[in-house]
Amino acid sequence: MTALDVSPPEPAPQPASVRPMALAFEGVSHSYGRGWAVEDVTFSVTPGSVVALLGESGCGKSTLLRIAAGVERPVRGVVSLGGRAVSGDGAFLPPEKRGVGLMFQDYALFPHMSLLANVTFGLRGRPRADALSTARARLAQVGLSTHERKHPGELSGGEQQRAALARAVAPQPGLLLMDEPFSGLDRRLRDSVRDDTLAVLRESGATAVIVTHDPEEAMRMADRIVLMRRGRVAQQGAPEELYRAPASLFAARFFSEINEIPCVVKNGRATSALGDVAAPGVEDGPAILAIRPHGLRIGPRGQGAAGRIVERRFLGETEQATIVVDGLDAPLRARRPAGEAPVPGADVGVTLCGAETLVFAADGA
Ligand SMILES: Nc1ncnc2c1ncn2[C@@H]1O[C@H](COP(=O)(O)OP(=O)(O)OP(=O)(O)O)[C@@H](O)[C@H]1O
Repeated sequence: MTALDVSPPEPAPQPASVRPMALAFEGVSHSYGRGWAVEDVTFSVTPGSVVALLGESGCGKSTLLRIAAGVERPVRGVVSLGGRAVSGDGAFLPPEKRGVGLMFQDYALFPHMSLLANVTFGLRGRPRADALSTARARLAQVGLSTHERKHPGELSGGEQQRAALARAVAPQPGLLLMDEPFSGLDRRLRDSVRDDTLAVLRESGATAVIVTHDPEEAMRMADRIVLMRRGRVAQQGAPEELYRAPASLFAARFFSEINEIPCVVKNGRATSALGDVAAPGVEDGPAILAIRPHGLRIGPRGQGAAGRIVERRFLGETEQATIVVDGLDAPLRARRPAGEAPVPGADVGVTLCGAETLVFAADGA
């Protein structure tokens, strides 16, 4: 080997170093003319964290994102970035001055430009050589170096999404706002692109807000979830907190399929056709027992409530059994590992697993 053969390798692209920005909404309400699209919304996002705005269609998620970006001015309340009011309180900072990156569901790549030109576009104002090397480093980070000359139309959906991500992080925004960024991808691709996106976000250090209607996506990506309902915050907290301790029947239903059966609460215990469970903090009187499908145990007849399997569905790793239980109007759905659910027609006994059972007052609270 000669000295010429040991030339140093090309320097690896350095991750963008950003100053992550805090975002805060305080009593924010907005209307497009008829009723409130968002009402009295308060939450904050700590620098460097990933927050999911989660909720069903029309609950106001995109409106909040547009307000954070500055493309919509809230009717009431204050939005702060990095501790400084940027909307409300007599302040308004225009979108281009907020230092915020945007990524929307249609990727918004310029179709007539190459990938390199797309990513360089957000770096206008920087010296050309610096802009090019930064853009190339970001394309390398999302695995698209060899595609830099291609136009968006020559890329797959997943590649376009990654190009949009490279473009959004290239200017090193302190806050990245993403509106349903994975909704155009099929399920299998979505999982891998989501993981890649999270890795890029963590590496860049930017604070991120991701709008989604998919609870699994929110749990998979976010440090905290803000669950919205009809323009208001229904609950906020760590993913596990929302899943394990939903504050309402609405939140419980949002995170998993549940069986709802009537029960009666007395002195902190709920009694139902399937047995008793603890119901701390729930007022005495009629209430609702919410049981996740894997919280139902199926045993031999004689153990627990008497039931009969009426259907069994193969779901891959699990099976779903539908059970008619004596004394209950609606059939129950139980999940078991594949191969463990009894066959249709089998007489069984059904009991509860307390950890997967929640008790709510009759009004769902
Ligand atoms: N430009 C607009 N003009 C009038 N009404 C609007 C406008 N944008 C949104 N809305 C209304 O405001 C409410 C909140 O809409 P928003 O888009 O914020 O909800 P979303 O939760 O993001 O819904 P999706 O998941 O379907 O995108 C809805 O009732 C919607 O119809």
